[in-house]
Amino acid sequence: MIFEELDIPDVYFITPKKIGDSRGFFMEVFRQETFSSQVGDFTFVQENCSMSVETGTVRGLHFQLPPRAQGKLVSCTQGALLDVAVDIRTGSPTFGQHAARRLTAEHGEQLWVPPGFAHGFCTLMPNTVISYKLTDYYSPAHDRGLLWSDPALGIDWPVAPDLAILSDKDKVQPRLAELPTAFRFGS
Ligand SMILES: Cc1cn([C@H]2C[C@H](O)[C@@H](COP(=O)(O)OP(=O)(O)O[C@H]3O[C@H](C)C(=O)[C@H](O)[C@H]3O)O2)c(=O)[nH]c1=O
Repeated sequence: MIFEELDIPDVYFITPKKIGDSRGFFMEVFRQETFSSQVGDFTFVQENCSMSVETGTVRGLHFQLPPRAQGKLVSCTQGALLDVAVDIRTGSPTFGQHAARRLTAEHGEQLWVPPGFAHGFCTLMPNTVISYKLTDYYSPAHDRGLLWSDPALGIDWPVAPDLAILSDKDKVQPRLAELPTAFRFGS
């Protein structure tokens, strides 16, 4: 398993070892001791998955406010997607910057999105399934969003804003400049 810390410190791109044989392949997807030593001592308490039928479906950018902020260990278990993490920690040297990586079911790559980041993705194939472990439980009262297509984020999405498939709430999320100061870097 290879851990690569990205240009935004604290965000990791993780590539599991894929062992092929005549039956197919085997991967160790997660090992707590390795994750704790490479990334940090996080505990996962919930796991989500969602399936999106159409290519060009965008879900996000979402986050939960403190004290219910969530770290997310994201993978793609069917199809392929572009996964994006945006640093929204006030005082962070990389505030407003993002990391984006292609995750595929074929290679099982993962993105670690720390607490204090907004997370979203765009599907690259039909019937794409995302699966992600979370370090805190879902709390609707703390669930917030950031406009995925905010030009200030400079994200090179693989779908045009007028063609993306979105939930109603994701069509009207606030822009980065409108976000309340919720996360403090280093906290
Ligand atoms: C997130 C979540 C949602 N729900 C319910 C709430 C709604 O009735 C339904 C769909 O929720 P939502 O439209 O927020 O789902 P997504 O648009 O896929 O959002 C998720 O996808 C982006 C990429 C994320 O990073 C977040 O984890 C999460 O917000 O599932 C739950 O019951 N539990 C949960 O943990």
